[in-house]
Amino acid sequence: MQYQTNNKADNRKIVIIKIKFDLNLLLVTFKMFNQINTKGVSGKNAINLRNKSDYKSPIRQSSISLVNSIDRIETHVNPLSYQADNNGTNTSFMSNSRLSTNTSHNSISVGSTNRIKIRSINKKDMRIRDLLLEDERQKKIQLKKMRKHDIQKLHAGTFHHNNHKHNHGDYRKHFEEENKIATCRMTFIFDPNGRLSYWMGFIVSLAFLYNFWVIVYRYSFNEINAKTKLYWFTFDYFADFLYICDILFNFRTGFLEEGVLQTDPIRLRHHYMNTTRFYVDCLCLLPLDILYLSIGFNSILRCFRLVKIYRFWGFLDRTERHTNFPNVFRTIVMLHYLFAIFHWNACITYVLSRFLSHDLLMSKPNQIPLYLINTNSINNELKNVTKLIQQIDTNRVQFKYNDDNESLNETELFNQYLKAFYLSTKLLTLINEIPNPKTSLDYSFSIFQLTFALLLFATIMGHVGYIVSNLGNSRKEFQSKLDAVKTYMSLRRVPERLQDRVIRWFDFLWTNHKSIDDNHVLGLLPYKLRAEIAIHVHLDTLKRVEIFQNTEAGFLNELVLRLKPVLYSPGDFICRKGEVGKEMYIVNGGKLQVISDNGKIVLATLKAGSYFGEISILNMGASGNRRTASVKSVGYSDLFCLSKEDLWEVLKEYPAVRVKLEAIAVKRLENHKKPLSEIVNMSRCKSAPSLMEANNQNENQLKIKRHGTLPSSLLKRTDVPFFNSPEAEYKKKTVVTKSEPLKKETVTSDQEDETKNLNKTLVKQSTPNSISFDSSIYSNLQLAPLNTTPLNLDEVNQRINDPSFVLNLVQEVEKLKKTVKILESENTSLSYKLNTNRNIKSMNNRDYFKIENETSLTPKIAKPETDSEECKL
Ligand SMILES: Nc1ncnc2c1ncn2[C@@H]1O[C@@H]2COP(=O)(O)O[C@H]2[C@H]1O
Repeated sequence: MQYQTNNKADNRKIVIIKIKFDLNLLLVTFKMFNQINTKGVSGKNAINLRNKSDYKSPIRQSSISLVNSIDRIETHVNPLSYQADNNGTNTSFMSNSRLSTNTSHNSISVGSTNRIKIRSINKKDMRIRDLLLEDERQKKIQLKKMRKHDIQKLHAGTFHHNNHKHNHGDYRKHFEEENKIATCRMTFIFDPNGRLSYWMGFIVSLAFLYNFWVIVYRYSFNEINAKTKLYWFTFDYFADFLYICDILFNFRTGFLEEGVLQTDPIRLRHHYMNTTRFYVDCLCLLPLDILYLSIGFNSILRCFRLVKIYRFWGFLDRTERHTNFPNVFRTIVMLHYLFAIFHWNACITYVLSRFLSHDLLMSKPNQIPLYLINTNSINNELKNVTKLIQQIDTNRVQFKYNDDNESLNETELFNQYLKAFYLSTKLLTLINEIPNPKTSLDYSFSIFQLTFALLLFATIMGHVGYIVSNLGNSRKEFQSKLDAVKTYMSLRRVPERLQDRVIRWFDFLWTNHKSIDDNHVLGLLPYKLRAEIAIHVHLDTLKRVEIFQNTEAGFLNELVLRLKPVLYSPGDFICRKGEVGKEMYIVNGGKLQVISDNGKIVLATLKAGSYFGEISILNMGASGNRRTASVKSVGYSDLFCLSKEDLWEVLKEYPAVRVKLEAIAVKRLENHKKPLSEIVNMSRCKSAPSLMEANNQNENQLKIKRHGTLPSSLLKRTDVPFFNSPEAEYKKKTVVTKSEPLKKETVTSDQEDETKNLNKTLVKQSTPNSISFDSSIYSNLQLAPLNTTPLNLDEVNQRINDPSFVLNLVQEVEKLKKTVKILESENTSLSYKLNTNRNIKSMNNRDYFKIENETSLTPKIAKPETDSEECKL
C-alpha cells in the first residue's frame, strides 16, 4: 500500500490508523468466519453490531470498541491516494477490502465496493458516542442487577443457570426479553449447603488424604525416583488440579450475609478473596515442586498441600451431621485417625532410624539401637555386636535401608514400611516393651512416643466407650424403666397375672418402637418445625379422623403437638361408663369396642382414624362430664390422648370443629337407650363451661345456657312439688340460701357438679307430699322448669275445690305458656341464624355460643359417623 501525505505527522497518524484498522478488519473477519452473528449478515452482507441487543459476546464487545475507535479516527482512507487537509482532521484512505464502516449508522457493512470508508466524526458526534457508551454501561449495570435478582429467585437448588426454566412465568418472559444478551452467558452459583458443595468437599478431601498419606511415606522411604516418578507425578498433579478446582468453586459459592444468601458473582469473588481461606488455599498450591529441578525429588516440598486439612475436617463435620449412621461413621473416622497416626509414626521412626544409624555409624557404632540398623552399610564388627545384643533382646525390629533407596526394589521398600508400621502399632498401643534408647534424640523421641501412646489409648478408649454407650442408650433407658416397674410390682405383691400383662405390654412397646415420645425427642426444635414433623409422622392417622378433614390450616398444627401417644393391652378398659371424662382419644392403630351399660352390648367398634371420649369432655352426655359408655381395647391399641384442657383451648380458636364434634356426639348419643330429648336437654345445658367464662355472656345468654341446668333425674321426679306451699315457702328460703353459689355469673364444670349436688339436696329437702312448689325456686336459681312432669292427679283432685289453688294453677300455667313462647322464639331465631350464617369464623364468639347450643339440638347438621364405626345397635 502506498500513502501520499503532506507532512510527517499526518503520515504517522495514517500508519497508526492503518494498524488499528487492520486489527479491526481481522476481528470482524474472524467473527464472520465463525458465523457468530448469522442474523446480522443481511442480503447486503451488512453486519449490524451496535444495534443488535440480542447479541453479546467478547467478539462483539471488541468489535464495538473497534468501531468506536475507528469512528474516532477522522479519516477517509484511499488505498491509492491519501489526502489530508491541512489541519489533519479529515483524512481518507482507500483499501481493497470489501468492508466499510459507517459511523452514522453505527455499523460496519460489507459492501460490494472495494472501498472502506471511515468517516470522521466531529465533537458533537463524539458526545453522542459518549452518551451511547454511557447508555451501554447503564444497560450492563441493569443487566447485572436483573441477573442477580433472577439468581436469588431461582436459588432453591444447588446451582443455577440463567437458561434454566422456572415457574415464574411472567418474570421469566420479562427477564428473557430484557436480557437476551445475558442468555449467552452461563452463571453457576453454588449453594454452600447444597449437595454439590458437599460432593466437592468429598473430592477435595480425597485429594487431601492422598497428600496426607503419600507425602510422608515418599519422604521417608525415598519412594519417588526415576522409575516411579511418572505415576506419582500423575497422581500429584491430579490432586493439585482438584485443589485448583476447589478454588474456582469457592469463587462461585454463595455466602450468607445477614441471613440472606448472596449470589452476585462479583460479590462472591470479592468475599472469597477477602477471607483467609483464599490465602490458605493459595498456600496449599505453593509450587515448591519446582525445586525438584535443583534439589532432586523430595516429597517434603509438597508439605503445604496438607494445610487443606481444614476442608477435610469440614467434610467430616458435615457428614457426621447428615448421616443416618453416626456411630458407624464415627467408628470409621476413628479407625482412620488411628491408622494415620500409626502410619506417620512409622514413617517418622524410619526416618529417624536412618538418621541415627548414619550418625552413630559415623561416631559411636556400638550405640546403634537395634531397631535402627542399616544392614547395608554397617561393618562386620558392628554386625557381630548387633547379633549379640539381638540375642538378649529379641523384641526389636530391624530395618534395612541405605541412603539410596533406589537399590531396594519396591517390594522390599514396602516390606520395610510394613515393619515400621508394625513396630509403630506395637509402640503406640503400649503392647510392645519399649526398646532402650541409646542416644538423646532417641530418648526424646521415645518419651514423645510414650506420652502420645498414652493419650491415644485414652482417646480411643473414650471414643469407643462413647459409641458403645450410645448404641445401647435407648435399650438401657427402656430396660431401667422395666426394671423399676418390675421391682415395684414384686414389692407391692401385684398378682402374677397382672405382672405378666405388664411385662407383655413392655414387650409390645419395645418390639414396635412405640415408646418414643415425640415431644420429648423433638424438644429441641422450634414449635412450628416440631408440629410439621409431627403432622408428617402422624398424617396418615390424622387424615382419617373425620373432624380433622377440611379443617382450617392451623388446626392440625395446634392439635398435633398436644397429642400424647398411649398404648393399651388387650382387654384394657380405656374408660368406664360413669367415670369423669378428662381426655379424649384418637385411635392410631388397633381395635376398640364401645360397650353399653351391662357390658354385653357393643355399641360400636372403633378402628384407626376413629376417636372417642369427646362426649363427656363436651359435657354432652346425660350425666354431664361422666362417660356415657365404656371403651375396651380388643387387642393392643395405639392411641393418641388429648386432655380436656388442651381440647378446649384448641376449640376456643376453632369453633367449627366443635360444631362437628358436637354433631357427631349427638348422633352417637342417639344410639344409646335414653330418649333423645333428654340427651338434647343435657347437651344444651352442659356445653363449654370454660368457654362461657371466656365470653362474658349477658344475662339472656346465661338464661339460655341455664335452661335445665338441673340434672334430668331431678326434673323427672314425679314427687317434686309444683306449686307454692307454706312449707315449701319456708324450705325455699333454706334452699335458696344453700343454692347461692349457683347465682354466680359463670358456671364452670366443677360448679356444675356442685349444682347437681345442690339440686339433689333441694329435692331431698322438699316435702314429697306438698302440693305446691314455688317455681321461683327455679327463677332464683335462674332455671326454667322446662321438663317438669304433670301433677299428681290425686293431689289435684283433692284440692280442686280450693279457689286459691285453682288461681295459682292458672297463673302458673300462664307463666309457663309465656316461657314456652319466649323459648320458642329464641329457638327459631337461633336456628335461623345457624342456617343463614354458615361462616362461623366471622361470628364473634358470643353469637357463636348462642348458636352452638342450638347446633347440638338440631339434628339437621348432624353428620354421619365415620366409616370405621360400625354401629352394632
Ligand atoms: N354409639 C357410639 N358410637 C361410637 N362411639 C360412641 C358411641 N357411644 C359412645 N361413644 C364413645 O364412647 C365414649 C365414652 O366416653 P364419652 O362419653 O366421653 O364419649 C363417648 C363416645 O366418644
